[in-house]
Amino acid sequence: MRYVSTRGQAPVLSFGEAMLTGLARDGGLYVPETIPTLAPADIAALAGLPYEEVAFRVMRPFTGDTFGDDELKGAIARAYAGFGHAARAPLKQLAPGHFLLELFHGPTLAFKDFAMQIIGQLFQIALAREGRHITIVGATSGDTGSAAIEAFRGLDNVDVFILFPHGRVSDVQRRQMTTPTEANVHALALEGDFDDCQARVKDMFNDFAFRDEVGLAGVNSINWARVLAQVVYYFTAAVALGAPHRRVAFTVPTGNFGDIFAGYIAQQMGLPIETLVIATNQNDILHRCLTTGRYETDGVRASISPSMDIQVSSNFERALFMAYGRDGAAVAQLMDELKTKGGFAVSQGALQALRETYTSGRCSEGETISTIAMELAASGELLCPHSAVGVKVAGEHVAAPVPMVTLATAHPAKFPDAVETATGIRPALPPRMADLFDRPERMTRVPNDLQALEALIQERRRR
Ligand SMILES: Cc1ncc(COP(=O)(O)O)c(C=O)c1O
Ligand SMILES: N[C@@H](CCOP(=O)(O)O)C(=O)O
Repeated sequence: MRYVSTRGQAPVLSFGEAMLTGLARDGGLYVPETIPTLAPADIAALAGLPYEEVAFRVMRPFTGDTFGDDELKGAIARAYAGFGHAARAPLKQLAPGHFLLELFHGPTLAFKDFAMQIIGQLFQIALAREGRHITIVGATSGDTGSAAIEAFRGLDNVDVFILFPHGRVSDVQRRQMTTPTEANVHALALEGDFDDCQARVKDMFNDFAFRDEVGLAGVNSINWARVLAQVVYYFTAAVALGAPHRRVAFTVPTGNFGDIFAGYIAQQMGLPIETLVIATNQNDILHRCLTTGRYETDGVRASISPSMDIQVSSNFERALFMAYGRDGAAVAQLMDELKTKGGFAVSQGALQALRETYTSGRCSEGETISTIAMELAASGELLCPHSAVGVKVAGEHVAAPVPMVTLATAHPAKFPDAVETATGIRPALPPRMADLFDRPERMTRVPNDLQALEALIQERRRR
């Protein structure tokens, strides 16, 4: 199994190399050269298996010879042992034909734990083998950062620097990042929005001298291993609802496009996914793009679903690569236009290809609040604002007899203000986090300036 860059100019890598490399050296994102498939009988055989066994069978074809079977199985077992639900990703029925996939039972209460916990394990195996020290720099709108810190805190051979937009994450999200006491954890509050954080991380990857000096690694969904681990729950959910004998649709609250792209990979592997619905908040660039064919940035607007406050949606590049028939030069040109002109037009052929896989919808701030309130009354489910965006948009796309699964991406207690506004209920954090607001915070305010950030990382990292 080999991995190629979406911009066509970077070295072809193995799974292990792609995982530790993060962003390709031509600025692109790594994708598998070919997507392995599972036969219908193999998919049917997943029914009733523990989540960990499904994870092994789905991920194994992608990992090549980087890890032995026992190594991979051990990493998967350790990754999910700390989850607060035996099913790991339980499926609940909201209404006839509409199901909720709860992805918030991991240690930091968001879907990011599904991938971050496993790549934490895989990084440790690979780094111990190679005797290497790395510097992880990640960008977060709230959830990736806390999940990454949880997965890598306290490790001797890893320093973790997380850039988050100052004042634009929830108090719970911020405290999850600023209260860990381990010396290898650095929470950096940047003057700017998430797009600025992500752009600076990519700038660091494109500064080869810095990248090589600090041993830069990425755990955002630019890292293929992140996407791969997220493919698994599409299989567990669809099989529970009757796949491969029955088609299933998914609605995904979408920002950086990693989660929904994992659904596309599941579909290409043979899972009968009818459609993948992109659900956006008021930062609706992806919905506008699917509707008009133009990808046009117009500034991030802070919302009550802050983790989705994104305009430069990193993994959309992977979707474009597929829609353009794996034409790296075409993708490189679009990404150049995005950088220099703030937008680009998708060709008719590529737009048609995107529309064959994805549909889309948008949820306003008011609709997010009313959906949280209505869903509590209708099914008793207390949604976080991101999951509410998904449920609202899914409601417009449920088409019997195909069941719709909406991904519930975070626990409502991470966003208590929005949930309380909608329902009058202030959801409590689980007991293990009950003292989160009593713990001292440790963070550094940083400017949106590449040189200043690089200097700080060079100074703080442990060699
Ligand atoms: C709670 C939550 N929901 C949805 C999303 C969007 O997911 P993605 O960026 O993979 O599209 C994020 C951030 O990634 C998130 O943290
Ligand atoms: N919503 C994310 C944004 C980063 O996404 P990633 O999947 O690329 O790590 C967050 O919570 O940080």
